[in-house]
Amino acid sequence: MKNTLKIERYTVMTDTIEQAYPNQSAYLEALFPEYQQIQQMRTYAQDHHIPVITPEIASALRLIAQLTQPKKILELGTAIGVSTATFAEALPNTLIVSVELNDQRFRLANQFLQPWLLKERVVLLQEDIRSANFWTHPQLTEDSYDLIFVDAAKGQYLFLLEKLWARLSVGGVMIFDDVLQHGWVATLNYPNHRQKTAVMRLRQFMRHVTQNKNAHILPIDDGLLVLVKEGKESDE
Ligand SMILES: C[S@@+](CC[C@H](N)C(=O)[O-])C[C@H]1O[C@@H](n2cnc3c(N)ncnc32)[C@H](O)[C@@H]1O
Repeated sequence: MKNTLKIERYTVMTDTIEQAYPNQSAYLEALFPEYQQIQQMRTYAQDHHIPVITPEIASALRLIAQLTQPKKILELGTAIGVSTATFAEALPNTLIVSVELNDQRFRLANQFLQPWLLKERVVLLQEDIRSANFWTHPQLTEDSYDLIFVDAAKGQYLFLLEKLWARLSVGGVMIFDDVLQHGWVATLNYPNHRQKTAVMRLRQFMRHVTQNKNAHILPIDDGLLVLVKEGKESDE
């Protein structure tokens, strides 16, 4: 018999203990359900082919966020706001500044993230992170961040690291998503020549961070790289 319990904002399904699931992900999604608003955003993203973090990456981000308790987060690559909402739900007192270039995605993020925008917990900026304007934006030049999540412009990761390291507070973490790009960064089996530049840049980036930073890899999905800024380091 199916029974539903309300625990805080989560809905927990108490199915029989013998229930089988088609795979491990389905079992884990039932056991650790995401907030309803985030599930709706995921469904929209899936239906409209918008790339967003997987539930597995979301789980890792929640863990890092709750362990490090950042007061301010900078996110590059909002899309429609799945990762932004993931951080916002994990950290009820944190300010999140998130940047997106695409007009339509920026507008959708504004709609989906309304509950957090109204509480002034989330600030959305429509900017091109490759343009000089972005780097003189008051939100960036006046602030430092305790957690920076980079999920845009994969070919620019080394450039973004160099630009943003000084904006990361000591003890803070900088996280890069998709650093292994479907395994192509390891195998070089990218399907066509178009991906070669991005893959080779990611290789340079991975070599740089493993030699120069306190770097950790979580080989989940396409690879989540976590850099911890130590006290003795100078800003790049
Ligand atoms: C993988 S998606 C982000 C997904 C989002 N973090 C999530 O998991 O919900 C990458 C996003 O970065 C944005 N993007 C790519 N290049 C950009 C740039 N130069 N400036 C700002 N945003 C950019 C894309 O439009 C896209 O929506």
